[in-house]
Amino acid sequence: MGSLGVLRNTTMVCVPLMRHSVEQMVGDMYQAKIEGADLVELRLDCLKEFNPQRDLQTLLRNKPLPVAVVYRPKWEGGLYDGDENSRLEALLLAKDLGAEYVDFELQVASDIMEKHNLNHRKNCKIIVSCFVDGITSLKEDLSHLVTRMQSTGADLIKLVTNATDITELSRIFHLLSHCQVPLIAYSTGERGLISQLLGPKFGGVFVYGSIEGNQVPGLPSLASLREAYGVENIDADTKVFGLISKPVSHSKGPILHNPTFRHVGFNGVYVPMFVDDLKQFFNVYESPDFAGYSVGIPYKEAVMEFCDEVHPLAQSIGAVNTIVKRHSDGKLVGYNTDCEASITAIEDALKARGLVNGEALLPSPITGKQFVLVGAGGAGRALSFGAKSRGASVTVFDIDYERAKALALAVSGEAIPFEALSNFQPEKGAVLANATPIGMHPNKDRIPVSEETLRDYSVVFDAVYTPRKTTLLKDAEAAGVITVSGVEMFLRQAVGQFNLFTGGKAPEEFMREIVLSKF
Ligand SMILES: O=C1C[C@@](O)(C(=O)O)C[C@@H](O)[C@@H]1O
Repeated sequence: MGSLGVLRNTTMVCVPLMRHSVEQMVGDMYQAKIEGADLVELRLDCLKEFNPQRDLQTLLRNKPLPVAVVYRPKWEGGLYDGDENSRLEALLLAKDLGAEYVDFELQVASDIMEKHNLNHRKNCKIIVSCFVDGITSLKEDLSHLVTRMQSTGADLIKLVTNATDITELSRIFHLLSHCQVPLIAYSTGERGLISQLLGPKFGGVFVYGSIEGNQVPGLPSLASLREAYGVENIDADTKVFGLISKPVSHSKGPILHNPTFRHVGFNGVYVPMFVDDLKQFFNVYESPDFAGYSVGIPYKEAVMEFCDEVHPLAQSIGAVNTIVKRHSDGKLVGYNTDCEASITAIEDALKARGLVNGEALLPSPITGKQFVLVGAGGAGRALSFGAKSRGASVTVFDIDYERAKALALAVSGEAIPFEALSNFQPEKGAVLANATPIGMHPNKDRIPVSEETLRDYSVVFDAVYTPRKTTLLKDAEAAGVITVSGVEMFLRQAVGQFNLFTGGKAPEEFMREIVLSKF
């Protein structure tokens, strides 16, 4: 792997090393360099049997990259619980031995800076850090806290929080854009991930990533920072797009949309957004920087009420999977790209097998067929409206029978109680479409219907795309049935989204290549 290249922003990519032995840490430093990191963070508190004189010499003499030395005490969330003076002495020693950055916690920073005259040192920069356990419960104003950290004489300030909601991150973005001193600020956990990924946009000094084979929980890999997110290309003008979903980490959207943006020279970044509360989310992220969204589980229907306008197709389906913030007036406009994506994926698979629906030259290979849909949520609604538009008759199953009935009514189909699904006998040549998360990673082994009935269908489609070949598709294939993977729908809906996000024409072949090679 090569270097991350010349950063368009000033953000540096840092790898925290939390190994137990000095040898492993040295090895990881080299690995980090190979993978393109700009610096590493040495977490001394993770070392077992740490001998400051001996080990710091070894670490700092062998460093292939600049280092930030951290010796985190238990009282600040680290592992060290020994004598405080020994801890601080080790940090001072690291400074004398040539560490480029040394990290002192806010609680001790002023004293130590004054006592050791650290304001006047040469090569080593002082990071003053603070962990905030819950931004919202913080008694002090965040900017006041930053001012306090700044007044210690720090060269860099590091503020880490554990966001419990994505909306809290907007305060971090605000701080990053307004702070007078170089600031590292991010939130941990799945809900905090975008504070890392968007750091370069708002002026964050470091973005943290982990090296291959030594994944630090909650941190993106260096490879994904570079290949998926392209952090080196993000700047203040970068438009932010994201997948609003819960859960969200399963999505392959980032590895498809980001390289495609770069391929056509569009200055955008696409990130996973773990959203708990749609209303709060849209209230907080109203700036034009947040330019558009994909919408995933479980929000495709609920999100409609937050759109200022909804495209007629999405309106009739009752589900939105794409939102664009219109340039001219900032209004949120909702669309549905799932519908055509899923139906054309099924149609094309049938056409490719020569199944053109008899001699009658009907408009679609599914015209007149029974379309058995499992799952009446957002994706299911899109599928059934698509099926209806092609003249198929829709049979709906959902664990929520009322929901199934409502959808059946909307597409002039029939709803059948879920319990009947395992013994359900479809019409000859019927289409089976799974639009539930059954079979999705990590519950990969489950299928929504009984295996014995699979051979009765002419084609089986699964909207789940992680894994690419679900158990349902494997079983259907084994039963000799044509299968259509959710990956095909995923690709097609993303093509539609790309067009809406950028106002341009998606490079479909390029996107297909990514899907074939990376999914
Ligand atoms: O259903 C899906 C999948 C998706 O939610 C994802 O997981 O990336 C993205 C949505 O746009 C799409 O409609």
